[in-house]
Amino acid sequence: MGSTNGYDALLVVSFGGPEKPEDVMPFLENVVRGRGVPRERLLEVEAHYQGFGGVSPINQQCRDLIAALDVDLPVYWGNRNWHPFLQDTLQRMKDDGVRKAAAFVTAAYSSYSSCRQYLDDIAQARAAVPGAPEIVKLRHYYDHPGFIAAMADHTREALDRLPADVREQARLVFTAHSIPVSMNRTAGPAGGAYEAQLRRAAELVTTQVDEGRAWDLVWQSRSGPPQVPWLEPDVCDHLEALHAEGVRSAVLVPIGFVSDHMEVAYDLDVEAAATAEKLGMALTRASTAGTHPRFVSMVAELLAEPEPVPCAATCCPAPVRPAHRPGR
Ligand SMILES: CC1=C(CCC(=O)O)c2cc3nc(cc4[nH]c(cc5[nH]c(cc1n2)c(C)c5CCC(=O)O)c(CCC(=O)O)c4C)C(CCC(=O)O)=C3C
Ligand SMILES: [Fe+2]
Repeated sequence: MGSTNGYDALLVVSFGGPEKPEDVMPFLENVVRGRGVPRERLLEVEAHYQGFGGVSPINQQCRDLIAALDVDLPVYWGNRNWHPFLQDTLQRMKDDGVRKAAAFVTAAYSSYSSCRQYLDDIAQARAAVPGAPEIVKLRHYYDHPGFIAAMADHTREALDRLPADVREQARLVFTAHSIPVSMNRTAGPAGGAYEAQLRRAAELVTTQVDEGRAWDLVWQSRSGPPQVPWLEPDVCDHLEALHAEGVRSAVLVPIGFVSDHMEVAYDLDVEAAATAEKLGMALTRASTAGTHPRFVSMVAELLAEPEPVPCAATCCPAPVRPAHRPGR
């Protein structure tokens, strides 16, 4: 074993998702523990998962990505919220004699939810496994040419699926998971990095697809208590607003995600598609990076880069949660 930088394994770190109906509630409870997500929201999301047979697509998408990788290192996989859990994977890595691994996280942007929380989860899992390998998180890749090329290809394909008579005027509507406004304010070393990085990625993709075409960045999958402000507008409200302005066609580009997991399959392909249908708008949805060959080769390129400088401890801090109110 061994490679540039002394990595002796690659660890793919992901969100995790249920794979049978009985997994759904325990998975959701892992995701929202201590986060103040209202019970009604949780039950709503449970219904989305049960509507798909209790199976999130995300785990299979991780397996597919891992199968597609062409790297000279053993590849391991550990999740934040469901099996295979990070802690179990780190134990296995330790037992296999791994000393230092690079971590590829399936989230491209800076924010507590998309970066720091994964770092914290890795640290927690390592603390529970004495002698666990050192883990070096690979850098953010939202503007990496491999990620951008994959998204540009998929955006072109989605444009081509629109009826020819509305293709020319179609708006590119980039979407990402909404986060609390306060979480965006503290994202990255100088704040605002989540939104700024998404805007940069959307701009790079648009330039490759069709420089000068109109595009927007909007948000999806809002969670959390209703009194907490999250990034807006929501994608469905935005489709309504575009329609009111006379826009009759759009391509949804889920630039905020790296695979077509549940937020994409439900919030875009079911909810946003129904909104477009009701409005009489032509709408297609670009695939996420998934196993696009340029995205897959990007992972090997990141592994070969000099070891990244770790994020400062003050970067993307954990949000201050409302105090727990007994009886709720
Ligand atoms: C920024 C971001 C990403 C992108 C970066 C990344 O990819 O990591 C992301 C991805 C994902 N989010 C996912 C699922 C969920 N997220 C939830 C809740 C939340 N997400 C948040 C943020 C993000 N989430 C936040 C601030 C919350 C509120 C609770 C909290 O403060 O933590 C909930 C609770 C129920 C609800 O939606 O209310 C679920 C079930 C899945 C798996 C999908 C599948 O199963 O296929 C994936 C990939
Ligand atoms: Fe989420």
